[in-house]
Amino acid sequence: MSNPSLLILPGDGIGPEVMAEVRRIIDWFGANRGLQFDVSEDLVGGAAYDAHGKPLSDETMAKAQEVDAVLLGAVGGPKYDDLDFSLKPERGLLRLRKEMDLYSNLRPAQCFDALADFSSLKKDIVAGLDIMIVRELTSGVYFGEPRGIFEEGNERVGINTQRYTESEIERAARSAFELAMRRNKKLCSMEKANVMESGILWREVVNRVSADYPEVELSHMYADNGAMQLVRAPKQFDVILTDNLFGDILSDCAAMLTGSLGMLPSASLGAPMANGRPKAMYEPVHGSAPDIAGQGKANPIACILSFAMALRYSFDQGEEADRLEAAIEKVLADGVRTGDLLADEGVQPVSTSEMGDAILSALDASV
Ligand SMILES: NC(=O)c1ccc[n+]([C@@H]2O[C@H](COP(=O)([O-])OP(=O)(O)OC[C@H]3O[C@@H](n4cnc5c(N)ncnc54)[C@H](O)[C@@H]3O)[C@@H](O)[C@H]2O)c1
Ligand SMILES: CC(C)[C@H](C(=O)O)[C@@H](O)C(=O)O
Ligand SMILES: [Mg+2]
Repeated sequence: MSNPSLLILPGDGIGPEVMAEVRRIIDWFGANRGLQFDVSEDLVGGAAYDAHGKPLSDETMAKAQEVDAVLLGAVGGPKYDDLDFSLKPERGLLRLRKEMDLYSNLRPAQCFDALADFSSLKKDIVAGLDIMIVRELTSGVYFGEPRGIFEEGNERVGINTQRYTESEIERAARSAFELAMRRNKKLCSMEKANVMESGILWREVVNRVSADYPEVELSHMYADNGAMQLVRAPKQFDVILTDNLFGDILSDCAAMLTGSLGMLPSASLGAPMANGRPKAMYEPVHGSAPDIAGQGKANPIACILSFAMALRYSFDQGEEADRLEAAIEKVLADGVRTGDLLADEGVQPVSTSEMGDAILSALDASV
């Protein structure tokens, strides 16, 4: 049987820096755990624009459709701010999500014990936190038509459309209920049914789907209250289900509960392929961090944890994913910190590759 295939798209800014550490981790699993992958690498975002004049070539898109999983670093940067909208780096990422039909975006927020003190919230509010945000990723206001900037009278109007079909809501809801069944069987759905028709439909469909999951305790919350509750008492949640735009915002909010945006991984999953594996792309939640790019300061943990999610959700290697997560936990417990995880300016942070070194040593010690 051939090895599972991985397409690596490092992207822009700190994307290539954090992905270099992931490649070392992948090699470690090959050398030490017999997990061999056929790895290929390609361009996305500004890097692809520089090479081909577009943020994702058709060839790269076709490759992404064929592999078992895509790992993406990050896209974007000030260099590309003035490009036409259709050529912006972010369009490359959105095309991958849309054309691979990755409708279920899993964004876990876990607070490692060693970082509980570091959160901007009080320790007892975040210690032990373990929540999962399921963000619908291929529809809603990100993709709804009509959209654009139009002339209207003597001024221009910018239009985006929030649009959800019942089946789009249903498939995202099912994936959230399935996850809740494997966790603590609690699901909170967030929308704004008080002001948006799409929110009313969302709530109705989620209620309907819940009949198939009687063991899951379902609640609904307006998304603005959800943002407040995430900061007030985040441990009340287990799985949160929400739409594309609210999910974007709520997951950045959840990131800070864990200490840093540099800690938060994600999995974007679609329907099963012929081999039974879901279509999948794994990426950190953070962006290309232009303010620290090229300085060896980036925290690679979000990207490495995204590979752990790939082990778990694409390759059925839950134990190896646990091993990798435990290695990261050990390194953090030992006090190894990149700059984003340091409140005290007197302490010397480690570089991106030194964090990689520490995680590899912890992996060595685990076998
Ligand atoms: N998935 C993606 O590729 C993605 C996600 C978000 C933003 N972006 C793009 O990235 C660019 C910058 O966006 P932004 O500044 O709003 O968000 P960002 O996530 O790039 O950065 C926000 C802040 O968090 C810090 N940060 C982020 N990741 C870090 C890490 N791994 N280690 C240490 N610090 C980290 C940055 O230094 C910055 O101060 C924009 O072009 C945006 O569109 C891309
Ligand atoms: C870069 C951008 C297109 C993206 C989004 O808005 O979905 C990012 O913020 C994310 O959270 O993955
Ligand atoms: Mg975002």
